[in-house]
Amino acid sequence: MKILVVGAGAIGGYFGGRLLESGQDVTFLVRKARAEALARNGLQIRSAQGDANLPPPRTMQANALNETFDLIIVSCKAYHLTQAIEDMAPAVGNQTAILPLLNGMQHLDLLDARFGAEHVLGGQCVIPVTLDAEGVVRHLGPAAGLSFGERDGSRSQRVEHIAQAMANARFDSRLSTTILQDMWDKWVFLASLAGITCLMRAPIGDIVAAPGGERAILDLLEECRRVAEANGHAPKDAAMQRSRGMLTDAGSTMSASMMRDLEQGSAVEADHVIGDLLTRGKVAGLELPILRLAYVHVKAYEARRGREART
Ligand SMILES: NC(=O)C1=CN([C@@H]2O[C@H](COP(=O)(O)OP(=O)(O)OC[C@H]3O[C@@H](n4cnc5c(N)ncnc54)[C@H](OP(=O)(O)O)[C@@H]3O)[C@@H](O)[C@H]2O)C=CC1
Ligand SMILES: CC(C)(CO)C(=O)C(=O)O
Repeated sequence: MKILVVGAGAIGGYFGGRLLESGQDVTFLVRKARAEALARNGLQIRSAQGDANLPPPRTMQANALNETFDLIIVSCKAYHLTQAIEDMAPAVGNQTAILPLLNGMQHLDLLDARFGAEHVLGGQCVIPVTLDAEGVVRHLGPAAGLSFGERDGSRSQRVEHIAQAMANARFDSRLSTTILQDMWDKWVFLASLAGITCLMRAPIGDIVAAPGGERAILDLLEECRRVAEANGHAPKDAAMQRSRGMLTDAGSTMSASMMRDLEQGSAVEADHVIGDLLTRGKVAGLELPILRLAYVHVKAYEARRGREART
């Protein structure tokens, strides 16, 4: 199976690197600086599940892309997706399956509109990972999993092939027949985690240690759950129980990738992860005070970041 990974950042570098390590035919669609770094240093992963020092992988830049792929894994940030879609377009042939691993849901609409819904699978991943200043992919915790599937829940030949291709890679992969619900479950969890850790500028354990901290986390989680419910994707009790457990774990150092981005002054997916959920809740007539505050917070950060960059 010919696989193209769009972006070799934290998510693309990790999952693409692990697929490459397992012997799969992987090419990375990258921009100039990342192409040069990969050619110079290879693809390096640091992880408690085993480091990988891979020789320079095959990379392509948009201007040279003139072949199609069986599977395209999309792993850019939401605010780069419009350009990434144009850059990857030559790689999409009649039989190409596109597997996005972005957080949130809105990206499905953009991909559907450009390539047709029949090309676009559902997908989500749970892994804390970052690309450091040296271009090394750093896996920050034990979780490393992804699930994917047809959005209508069918077990098509193409998803069975993808499952086979991922079977020997060093991450947990799961062919899901409920991928849209998986994505919503992940979004409810992530928007709560991102919202509260960005608002409080602290990982979960420190928020739990603060008076009223646990209450604030659970109230935000409940707001996010109600949005999912109003949109026909209420998380099951087991999913909510898991989320509550992780989000109220005393001593936990867990934070969202959005908080890491915010703390290092990088761009954040404010509209995609928080704003879109808020909008879908508002359309359903819900009152969402904490989610609204989280959105104001990350948008104010964006405004300040933009202003400081201009001066
Ligand atoms: N990091 C995490 O722990 C998790 C992240 N996610 C989600 O995964 C998605 C990706 O996040 P993450 O990997 O952290 O982000 P990163 O910023 O680490 O990586 C994104 C990469 O995409 C590249 N890129 C952007 N546009 C293009 C383009 N047109 N062509 C080629 N490459 C491009 C960027 O390259 P360049 O260097 O050139 O800008 C960058 O290296 C997000 O939606 C995030 O929310 C989900 C679960 C966990
Ligand atoms: C759930 C979590 C924390 C890890 O997958 C995540 O998605 C993120 O940090 O963006």
